[in-house]
Amino acid sequence: MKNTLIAPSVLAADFANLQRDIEMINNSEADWFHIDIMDGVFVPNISFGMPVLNAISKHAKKTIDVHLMIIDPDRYISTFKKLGADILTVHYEACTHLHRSLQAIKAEGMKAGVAINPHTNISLLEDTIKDIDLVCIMSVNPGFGGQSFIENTYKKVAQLKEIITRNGASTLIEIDGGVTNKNAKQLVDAGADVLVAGSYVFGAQDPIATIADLKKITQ
Ligand SMILES: O=C(CO)[C@@H](O)[C@H](O)COP(=O)(O)O
Ligand SMILES: [Co+2]
Repeated sequence: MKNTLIAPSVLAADFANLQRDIEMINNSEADWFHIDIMDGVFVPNISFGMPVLNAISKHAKKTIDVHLMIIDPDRYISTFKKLGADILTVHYEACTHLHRSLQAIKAEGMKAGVAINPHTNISLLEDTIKDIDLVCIMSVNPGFGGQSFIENTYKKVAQLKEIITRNGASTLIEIDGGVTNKNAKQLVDAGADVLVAGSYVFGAQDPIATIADLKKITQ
């Protein structure tokens, strides 16, 4: 049986009731907190920054998975460690020296992730795959929650799985954007290990039951 990890995206939480929504994730079958940091430059939106992550970290009792949608992320690697990040993911498209960025993240004692945009060919990760703990395949264009899932993602997951296996790497495959009960099983069958879900979880009548259902259908 596969233990697919579920990572609710806090971007879709009610920020006026953030502590309540964090406790909901703590009390659910979710495995990770997914935290989207946007700078208004790499993506056309600004989410939240350091003070909010600091507040989340004080209450979160599970792995904190930080997805940086910012240019020049090397500037903030040690800051995100101090703010409680366990996994720090940078965008392939935002890193001039990706290998150096990965080394810097690991030197801080965090797991190193690379997110990849829908238009970027997955084969570009071939030369760094053994240094990457997690690849976050964007199944929407980054910047906003609540977008529709891009169907080409299934093919990308299978291609990445093949690259990981051929290189003897232990990289996890995470899918981010438009994940629901309609595509979760097919994504896991293609090779996904972690599913991020924002609006599907927080927009549900019963988020705890929705997380449990995602967990159940992906085992
Ligand atoms: O990184 C991002 C968006 O840029 C995601 O993590 C979203 O927050 C996922 O939200 P849904 O598509 O599940 O609503
Ligand atoms: Co994200």
